[in-house]
Amino acid sequence: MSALTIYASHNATTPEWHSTEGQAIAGQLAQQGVRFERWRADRDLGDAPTPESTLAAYQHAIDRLVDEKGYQSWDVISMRADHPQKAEMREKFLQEHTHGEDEVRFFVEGRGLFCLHLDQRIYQVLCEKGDLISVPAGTPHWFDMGPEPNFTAIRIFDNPEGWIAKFTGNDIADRFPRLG
Ligand SMILES: CSCCC(=O)/C(O)=C/O
Ligand SMILES: [Fe+2]
Ligand code: NI
Repeated sequence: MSALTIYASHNATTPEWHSTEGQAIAGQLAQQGVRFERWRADRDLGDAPTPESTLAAYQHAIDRLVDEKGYQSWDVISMRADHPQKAEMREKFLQEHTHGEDEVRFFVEGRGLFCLHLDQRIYQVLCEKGDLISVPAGTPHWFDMGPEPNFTAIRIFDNPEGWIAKFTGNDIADRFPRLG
């Protein structure tokens, strides 16, 4: 079940707030300009989905976002526990970074932990299959796929080039809980 846990940025041990209730999560995040919605992710992707088959299965969801916001490109990121570069990939996304555009992600399999550094708080959003999240451009954040990653997400971009990140150099992610 997706969840939101909020910490003060100076206290990584005692959360200020926690919920698994969709409306409550969306309400807290909306106060920070973050969009969170639970969508249907009920297409059968089979045992070995490719980026192409995943995009084809969820073209209706992509169309909806493109029609709403005029996004320009999209791709699929998928990680499994047998991925040879899983440790490097995990480390890369665990570095706090920003993007020059909204970070729009639709989880169609598995789960991952988005950690948003907003207003002297850390918002840890456990995103699961069916969750749509859109984090405003310029928000410092990191992402934990866990030691045994298992997720597929469609990433929607507001530029033709795709994923571009600027790392902040802040090591705050090292102090906060990770996926076990
Ligand atoms: C679920 S997408 C994770 C990787 C990524 O694109 C990103 O920007 C993480 O912050
Ligand atoms: Fe990111
Ligand atoms: Ni919980």
